[in-house]
Amino acid sequence: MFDLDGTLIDSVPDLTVATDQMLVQLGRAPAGMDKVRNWVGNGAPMLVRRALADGFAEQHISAEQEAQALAIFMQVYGTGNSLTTLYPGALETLQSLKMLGVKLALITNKPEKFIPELLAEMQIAEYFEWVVGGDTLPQKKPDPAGLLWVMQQAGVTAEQCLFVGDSRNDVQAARSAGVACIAVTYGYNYGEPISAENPALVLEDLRELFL
Ligand SMILES: O=C(O)COP(=O)(O)O
Ligand SMILES: [Mg+2]
Repeated sequence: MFDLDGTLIDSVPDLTVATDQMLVQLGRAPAGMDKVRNWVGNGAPMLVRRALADGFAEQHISAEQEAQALAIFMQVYGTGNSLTTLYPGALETLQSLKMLGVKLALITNKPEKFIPELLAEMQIAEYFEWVVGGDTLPQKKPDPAGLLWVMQQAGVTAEQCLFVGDSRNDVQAARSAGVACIAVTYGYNYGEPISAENPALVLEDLRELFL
């Protein structure tokens, strides 16, 4: 089971465009990529909330402002993924796993509606038998629901699975599901080293899976 943003794809450039356009349309200063990278991880509504609050500080943003901002973000982000790229080794890793007969699932906090086009553009849609978005189920990561749903669909136990992700949400979701988590160092863990979450294994490159 794979996470998407920060693990297989570097989506922060396009997420930044959508966040900054949202902020500018609301008369605010653009945030830029360094800030947005640290706001990714809990889905689009949380990214927008963090951008409006400019970080994790408690600030009062009305539900109405938040809904308006989210609508702008969703509209702009839906216009394309032209700046999004696969990380080095991501495609090779999926290809190798598929050749080995390993069944693959994608479990992301990204809203479901953006996933099919993005996977098609990155040419990785064919690798995933199951895809769970951030709003596919009532709970998103760090809740283990997505992992448990995939395991049930695939008819496998936790010991037969691995989860590969970049954020503490991934490590926590895997831990709660009883699944070993492999974490990559290059993703977006709120600017913190992922090793602090004690995943089973830490990789700098997905291809290390085959060493
Ligand atoms: O959309 C997000 O906030 C993060 O998505 P991810 O779960 O694929 O990393
Ligand atoms: Mg991620």
